[in-house]
Amino acid sequence: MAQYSRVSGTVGLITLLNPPVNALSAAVRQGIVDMMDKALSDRKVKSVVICGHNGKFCGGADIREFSSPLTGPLLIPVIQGVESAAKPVVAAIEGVALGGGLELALGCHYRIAHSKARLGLPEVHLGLLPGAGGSQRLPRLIGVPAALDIITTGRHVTAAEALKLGLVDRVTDRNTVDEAVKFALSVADQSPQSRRISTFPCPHHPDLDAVFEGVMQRVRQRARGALAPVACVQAVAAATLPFAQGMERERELMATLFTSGQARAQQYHFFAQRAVGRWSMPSGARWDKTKPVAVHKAMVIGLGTMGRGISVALVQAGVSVVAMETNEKQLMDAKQAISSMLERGAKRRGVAPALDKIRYSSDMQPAADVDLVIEAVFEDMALKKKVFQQLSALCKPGTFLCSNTSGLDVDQLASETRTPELVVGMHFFAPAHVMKLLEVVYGSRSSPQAVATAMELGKQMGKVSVAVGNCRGFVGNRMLKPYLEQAFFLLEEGATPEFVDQVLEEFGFAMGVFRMSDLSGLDVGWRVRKADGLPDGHSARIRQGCRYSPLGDLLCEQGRFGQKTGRGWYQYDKPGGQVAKPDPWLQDFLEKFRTQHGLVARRIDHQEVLERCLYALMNEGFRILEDGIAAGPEDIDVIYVLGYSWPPHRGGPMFYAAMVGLKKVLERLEHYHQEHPDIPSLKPCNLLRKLVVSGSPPVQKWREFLQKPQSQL
Ligand SMILES: CCCCCCCC/C=C\C=C\CC(=O)SCCNC(=O)CCNC(=O)[C@H](O)C(C)(C)COP(=O)(O)OP(=O)(O)OC[C@H]1O[C@@H](n2cnc3c(N)ncnc32)[C@H](O)[C@@H]1OP(=O)(O)O
Repeated sequence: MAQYSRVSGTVGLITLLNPPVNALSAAVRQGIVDMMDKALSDRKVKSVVICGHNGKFCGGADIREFSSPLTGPLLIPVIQGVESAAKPVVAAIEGVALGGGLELALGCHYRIAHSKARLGLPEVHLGLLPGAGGSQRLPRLIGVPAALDIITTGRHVTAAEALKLGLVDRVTDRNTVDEAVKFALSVADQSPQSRRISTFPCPHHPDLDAVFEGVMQRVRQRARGALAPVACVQAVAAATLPFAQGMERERELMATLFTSGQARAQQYHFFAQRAVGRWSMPSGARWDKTKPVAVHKAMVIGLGTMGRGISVALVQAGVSVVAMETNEKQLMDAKQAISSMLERGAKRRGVAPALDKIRYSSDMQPAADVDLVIEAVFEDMALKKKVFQQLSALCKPGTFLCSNTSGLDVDQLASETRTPELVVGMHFFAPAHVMKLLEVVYGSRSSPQAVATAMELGKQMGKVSVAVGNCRGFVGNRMLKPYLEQAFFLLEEGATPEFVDQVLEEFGFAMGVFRMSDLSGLDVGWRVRKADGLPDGHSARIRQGCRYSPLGDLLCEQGRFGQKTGRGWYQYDKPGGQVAKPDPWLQDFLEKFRTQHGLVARRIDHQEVLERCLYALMNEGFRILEDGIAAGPEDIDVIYVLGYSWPPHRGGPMFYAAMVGLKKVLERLEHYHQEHPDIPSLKPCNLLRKLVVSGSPPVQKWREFLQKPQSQL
């Protein structure tokens, strides 16, 4: 709804009221219509201010309403009503003006923003475009190039940038509503005619065609098959037409997106990111019943790539850091790298680099005086155990001990300490100061407070933290195993790395499985497999009764570790080179391998690659839910979209399974398992069967079919 009052004698003040972000629900839209009528018909009122309740202008259309038939007045005529008002209307923008919220502000005749406000049109992240005139008014106000940037990236613009762009008329550090009221008084006698953006011509640009062409090319490259970014460019292109025609084009494009599966997937992802914050543990412990401990001082142990990124993320979150590394050369390099990352980050955010928040150490002693430690040494259990033993002896009581392991047993690490309840995994993703995902891994003895503290610290670092149980590979890497395995089997059966990657990249992954393996280094997994007892030089295709592909091991034995050695599944022009080229050596190697094992290469099609790789991965996701390692499908989906480049417009693997149809997924898994009975990851899991028998409920209902956590409190 919206509230109305008359202030300073002649200003009608309309306050949008729909906590927490004053989203434009049907009631709010109706409220705006009614309160505008009131203000316009009150003869004492000479000008109007629109603001939002509780320091937030407006977070946009109410996304929850998109899944049911729209009711109430539509936003487009509501905004037209504001713009065509005969009295000047001023938007007082505090907090956020996003999506429909900014479109409403663009319908006002003046915009005053608080210096801390953020503005943007993030619809592209919801699979939409700014469909309430935003794609037509923004370019008219700030020009096509700047509008294209804001609309296609969906990024938030600071008040300072908004002022520079001409998006707002004034920025204030004072009470924004008071300033807007004063401003409204000052323009009360002026006609709003010349301030109606819909009447502006689109600003002249010497070579608009080239601008659109360039942006379209970039957008298509980045979109990975998403429709919305392309439609955003098309809508802005229509801003060069008369306003009414442009609005018609915006409406047509929006209608296509609005009902698309992609929009549903991206809106699901929006709410899933928020749902994972409401974590629970099998013990019954929950986010709303557990208070995190504030972390002021932390230590990072091991300054390789991960340790450096984690240190930067902590400092940027305002935490004082002791960064520790025993290798002198590595320590020197890390100091330089961390300083320059902090400087670059500060420049981007327009603040001073917090170099004084970090100090370096070559020994563990400072661990005695910190609130939390994150161990980021080499992925080796014996080494990590030693670190945890030392920490346990050194740290003051209550210090949380975290490991950045990407899949080792957190319980084993905890058992090396006197305080296993304070031990959790904090699995960051590289580069750790950039990637948004954090897996917080609770062991069997981790206390709810340790989980809450790690989750909160993740949030403070700007991450989306997902609490997961302790098992080999946790959620993300556990699901990766059957996916990689299928890719290897497909090569054995006749596919090429280029073809498998092409199919997966067309699906929307940023990189196919082989390019990704080359980038992360083939030796990483090889070392883990060897630690698990992989005999050197052994190329058997059956291990413990199950099919096994030794292809990755054989490549590593040849010193082909991927990009860093210039050879892997592809060849590169030099070690560290980035351009992957098909390698005739590999073709030859695969042919010899097949001959040696009596395999006849067959033609493998697009569908088989996609189904075997993805359905095996999804099947593991169902197992993870069944095992209680993830609390719900949203947790898995958020992990995959934010950590493993699963395309957001496909929602995540569990959402995608529901979109494909669980019955179909089950049938195809059954088919492939029949063809390959020695591949257990293709055997459909019980939860999938149970869901199909129950009529394939939508993903949001799956939690009802999961075993309830047993309370141990
Ligand atoms: C057939 C063709 C018909 C076509 C007709 C269509 C006509 C449509 C016309 C116009 C359409 C306009 C499109 C839009 O405006 S889409 C919305 C654009 N806005 C956004 O994308 C902003 C989304 N929100 C955020 O980015 C953040 O929430 C933010 C506002 C920055 C606040 O962040 P923070 O303080 O961190 O808080 P949370 O993110 O945790 O949010 C708090 C709770 O509020 C819920 N929320 C937020 N925004 C919305 C929203 N726009 N609608 C509904 N709910 C929203 C959020 O989910 C949190 O609640 P919960 O934890 O319960 O999930």
